[in-house]
Amino acid sequence: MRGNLKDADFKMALIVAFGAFVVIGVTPFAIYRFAAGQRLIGILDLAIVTTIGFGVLRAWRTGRSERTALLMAAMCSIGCVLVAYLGGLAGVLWVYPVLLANFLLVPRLHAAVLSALVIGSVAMLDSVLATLLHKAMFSVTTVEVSLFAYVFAWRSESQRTQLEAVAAHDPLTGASNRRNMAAELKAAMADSERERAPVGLLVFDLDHFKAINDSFGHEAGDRVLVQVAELVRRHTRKQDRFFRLGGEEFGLLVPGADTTVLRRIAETLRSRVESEVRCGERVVTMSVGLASYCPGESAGSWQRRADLAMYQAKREGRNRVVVDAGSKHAAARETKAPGDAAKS
Ligand SMILES: Nc1nc2c(ncn2[C@@H]2O[C@H](COP(=O)(O)OP(=O)(O)OP(=O)(O)O)[C@@H](O)[C@H]2O)c(=O)[nH]1
Repeated sequence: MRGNLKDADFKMALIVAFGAFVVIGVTPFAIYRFAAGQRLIGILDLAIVTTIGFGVLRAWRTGRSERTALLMAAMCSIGCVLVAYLGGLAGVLWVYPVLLANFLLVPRLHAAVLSALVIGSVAMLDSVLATLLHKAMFSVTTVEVSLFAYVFAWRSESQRTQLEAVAAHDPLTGASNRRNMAAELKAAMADSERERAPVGLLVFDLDHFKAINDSFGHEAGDRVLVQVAELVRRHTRKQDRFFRLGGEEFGLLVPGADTTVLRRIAETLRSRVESEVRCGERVVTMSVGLASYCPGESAGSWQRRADLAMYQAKREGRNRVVVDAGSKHAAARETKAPGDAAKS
């Protein structure tokens, strides 16, 4: 499954919020430490603020939120142990927000390891936690905070995943929805240009679907849509992306397929629908348009070419496959120069 954009947005928001809290929260203490002549802790505070500040800027610029979040969590974990070592009890208080931040910023396993190291290191500092009782209280309270943060991170992640799945899929057919398609097309275009591999798009629309609804009812129409979606899934590969574009119109993104392969896939799907999908005794058919991606064009232009080919299939009598004109020229070039034809 492709990396989740929404997940990256969520992580970026956490990084920025955490960075702002660290900069605003720690800077006054750094100034205080210098004013009080405690230069070592002052320098440490300043190093933490600077590293976190640069981390946020770097994540913002590069979009690499995962690695930055891990660096930030590691920096704060090491920093709070050193501050506890140098500053005594005052430093111990920073352990609690750092434990929470670890579980919000990085994967749970990494956070658990970092947090265990922080708790273990600080608990061993006799200069800070002098008695066994203090050590026990510190350990119990920090483990409680960590467990709570662990459960919270785990539950919110699974709910986010569920919400994203619901928002990205059509509930009737389980196909991805139009909203998801824009991002998938862009990613497929980038892959195609980077790997110099072809990628194709099929757009298909059931024929006379209104008549099916009118004759057999809306629920029977829904069952036809489900049958078509199941058939498409049975006859496509894992890396192909299936979308419901609305009503009785679907899209199929086929990475690695040149125009010839794409036409074969389209023809297979069209003929399978005709021979296998039924509403009562009525044969269901569909019209298919296909377009191979031309490097450099926009996602909108690519999809429009597939749409226009599909409308042409409707005009020419339905239950047929039409290859968009631009893709036909590309196919002719592929045939002339088989050495250049990408793998299918
Ligand atoms: N059962 C069902 N029908 C739907 C759904 N979404 C859209 N429709 C119906 O699909 C029908 C589409 O009709 P048209 O756009 O006229 O297309 P068509 O009858 O298939 O005609 P052509 O596309 O020209 O072959 C309309 O009657 C919509 O109400 C749905 O989720 N379930």
